[in-house]
Amino acid sequence: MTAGEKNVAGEARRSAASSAAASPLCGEDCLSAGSSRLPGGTGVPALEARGLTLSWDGEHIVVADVTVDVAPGEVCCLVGRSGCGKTTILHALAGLTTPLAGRVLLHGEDVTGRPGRVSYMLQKDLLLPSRRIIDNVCLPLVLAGMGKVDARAKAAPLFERFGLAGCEQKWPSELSGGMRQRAAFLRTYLMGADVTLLDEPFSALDALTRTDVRRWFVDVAAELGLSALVITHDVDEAVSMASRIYVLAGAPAAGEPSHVAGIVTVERVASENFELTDQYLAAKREVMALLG
Ligand SMILES: Nc1ncnc2c1ncn2[C@@H]1O[C@H](COP(=O)(O)OP(=O)(O)OP(=O)(O)O)[C@@H](O)[C@H]1O
Repeated sequence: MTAGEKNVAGEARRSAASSAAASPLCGEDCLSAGSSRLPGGTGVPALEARGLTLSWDGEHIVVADVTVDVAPGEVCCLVGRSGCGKTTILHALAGLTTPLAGRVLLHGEDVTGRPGRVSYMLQKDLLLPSRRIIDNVCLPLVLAGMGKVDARAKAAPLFERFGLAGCEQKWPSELSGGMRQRAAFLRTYLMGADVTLLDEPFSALDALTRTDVRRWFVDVAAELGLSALVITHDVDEAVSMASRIYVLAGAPAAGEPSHVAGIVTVERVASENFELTDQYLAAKREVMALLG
């Protein structure tokens, strides 16, 4: 391998790891995994954080006794002000850090401190500028050892559902912000993990694109039966995407660890403009009151 190739490989690994914390990459049945993602009747949450207490230095507590669960096929949000500890929680849920107290469970299995069990998508799409969209999207499959031809054959049928038909051979710079985020989400989906964590996934997009992409995400998540936790400080992002919103409150920098101040259930009604409905505004008011 030449130095240049090593750089590209390294860049590729870093990019994939950031957008989807090393998850068990899908095998031959990856694209049929949708069936196992459909809402189940077992009553066991897809993702469960029980009584998480987290600290970066073992001394200062960032969040205390946080309990969150996401049912199979459900999209939930964790919303809180900047600095209240959302990313700290996300790292623990992804198994990248170990809590001072509490456990993280996936379908009832204790995965506390074990990375690689959930997919992970960040606000920045982190698409590699030097690779065509099809190859960016296929990255997790290729890094898992699948041949390029097989990986492309596996990813290609999903382009249409992800709103990317005709974009396979384009470069990331040729795509709009919304399309780039959809490509990043398709790449995350191809990691094949059961549960996806999304960190402010669409906040960086302009207002109109953001609304469209959020609506699209809600539809596609329901269709694929995705279990997802969206972490955000944007109340509109939370209300427009989630069926339940965990509201995190506190000021860890001032020595006041954050906690779950309340859980808001969003009554999702079929409407062209859900963002203008009474149900949407009622949920938004409730979240804002809990944020204080
Ligand atoms: N790597 C780190 N080492 C030490 N302290 C950290 C680290 N990352 C975050 N913190 C501290 O933990 C607290 C919570 O930070 P965190 O990034 O989890 O908040 P957040 O809610 O995600 O904020 P934002 O919405 O601005 O991203 C802050 O006081 C922050 O300074």
